[in-house]
Amino acid sequence: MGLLGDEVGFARALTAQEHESVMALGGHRTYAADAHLLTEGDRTSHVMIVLRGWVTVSVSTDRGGTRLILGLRGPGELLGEMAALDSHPRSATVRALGPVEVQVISGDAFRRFLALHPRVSGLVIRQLTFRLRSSDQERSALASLTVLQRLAARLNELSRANPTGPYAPALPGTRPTRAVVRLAQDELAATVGATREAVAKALRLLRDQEVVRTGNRMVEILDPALLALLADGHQE
Ligand SMILES: Nc1ncnc2c1ncn2[C@@H]1O[C@@H]2COP(=O)(O)O[C@H]2[C@H]1O
Repeated sequence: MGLLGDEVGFARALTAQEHESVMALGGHRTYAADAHLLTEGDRTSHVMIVLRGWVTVSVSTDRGGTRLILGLRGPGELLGEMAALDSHPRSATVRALGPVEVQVISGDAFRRFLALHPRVSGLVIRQLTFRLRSSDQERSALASLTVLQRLAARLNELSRANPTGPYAPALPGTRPTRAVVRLAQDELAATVGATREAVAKALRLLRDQEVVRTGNRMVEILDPALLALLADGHQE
């Protein structure tokens, strides 16, 4: 169940020369926390490469404003390639989790660049197939897993990467820092496609078993081994 970005961030897969050429195509833009970088349904076609910070990618699932988080993307990752390639409205809303800096490239310039650099087109295709593969896995997992298993799998995944929290590696000779996932309960619910109430109940069970400790907008993993067991091996 992949919520985190692509196997290798787009920019990291570029050669030094490709990187230099692509970065010369556009300009920097910065966004404050909570700002929308892209909005679902908009008819724009530029792409962005994340230089700093993390964003959520979400879609609305009904008119009442319920949102489903499809992914968390971070440094080096490409955003907005779908509308740039197929000229359809934006498929999702991209929102800054904290301060974010991106390189913005017009859709035209990006398409011209891909036509001149077939290897980079291959990277974009690979990124899209990777995402389709994860989304197929996600669909089959959602059909068979309980909310508790889905939540355990998600916490496991997020605590390993911990993109939103300061998870400082332990200094030699000190106790290792425990992993902390810094998301609110409704955000966690949106990442597993469940209601906030169902996630609160699952968190209560995990707390009772001392697998996690919860606080304001944070879940601390106390027992990663048991969490992995509860996730029932449904990791990527
Ligand atoms: N499932 C997903 N996982 C991660 N990123 C996505 C996902 N779906 C859409 N996006 C990104 O969100 C962007 C929204 O605008 P685009 O449709 O142009 O391009 C989209 C992708 O870059």
